[in-house]
Amino acid sequence: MNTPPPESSGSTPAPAPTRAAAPSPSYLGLHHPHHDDDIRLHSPALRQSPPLDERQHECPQGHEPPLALMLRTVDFAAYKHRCQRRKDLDQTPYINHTIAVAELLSSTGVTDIRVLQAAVLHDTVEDTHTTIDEVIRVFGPEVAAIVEECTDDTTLSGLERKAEQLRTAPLKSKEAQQVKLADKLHNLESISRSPPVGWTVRRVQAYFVWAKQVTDICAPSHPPLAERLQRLYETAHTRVNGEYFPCHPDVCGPLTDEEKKRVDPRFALCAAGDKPCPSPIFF
Ligand SMILES: Nc1nc2c(ncn2[C@@H]2O[C@H](COP(=O)(O)OP(=O)(O)O)[C@@H](OP(=O)(O)OP(=O)(O)O)[C@H]2O)c(=O)[nH]1
Repeated sequence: MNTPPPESSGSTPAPAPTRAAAPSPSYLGLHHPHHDDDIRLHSPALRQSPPLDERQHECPQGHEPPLALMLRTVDFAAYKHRCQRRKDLDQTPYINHTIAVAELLSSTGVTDIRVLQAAVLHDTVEDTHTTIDEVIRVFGPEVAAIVEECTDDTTLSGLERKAEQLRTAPLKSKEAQQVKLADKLHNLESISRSPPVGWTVRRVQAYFVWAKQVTDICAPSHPPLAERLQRLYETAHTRVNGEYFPCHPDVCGPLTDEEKKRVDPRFALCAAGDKPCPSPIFF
């Protein structure tokens, strides 16, 4: 027979055990399927399973069709990044970046769904309130491990983080290096199209030089993206007030007139002396 707990002895009945209130999504105060309390209701696979606190980090990946899993991953990341925008002139929704990173990988032959999921999730821990434990619970330890490898220590300064990325790049798994390559490629292509507002040519070039050092280390993990990056380093230019600058000052070759027309169709439509758009203009 069970002995009653000491609190319940005596005439006063012990208070009924209460479940600790789950932390509310404090950054918004809204309910969403990806709030821990609701997630079981959202996913058919999870609905069958015991509550989160009883599952102890179990996740349903093995039983979930890949397409459903991928959509659940995108939905999760879109919710987490929903208030964030990129730094470009258009203030593109942040989620566009993480979806594009996954697409760069899948369109160049990566079929490992854990890598594609990690690509979609790669900035959730670094840039939102998401924790690695949450990623483990919702998507499993393998995806979470890749996400963790792609997460910078945000207590460090920008410069320290850049040094840390260089130091740790060779130590990362092949899967994390693949995500890194696609992440950098998308950032660099974005910069060459439309750099973050306020970036000077010097800052664009500093980013390219540093990114190349990181991607050179990760290149063997996925040669198709490494080759695309190399082409970008050799050709990407940025134009400010009608003047062209190589994004990578050391490896970039001269820009031909044909390339000028290709990279900026507006330029081809201009007559001599026309200003294609108010300065500064980048592409
Ligand atoms: N190119 C580009 N980058 C944008 C944009 N919006 C946000 N970013 C993010 O800004 C960072 C690059 O700017 P930095 O100057 O190097 O970084 P910092 O502001 O955080 O110090 C990248 O993240 P990071 O974590 O610092 O570097 P990474 O590891 O993702 O490359 C990139 O993901 C955008 O519109 N274009």
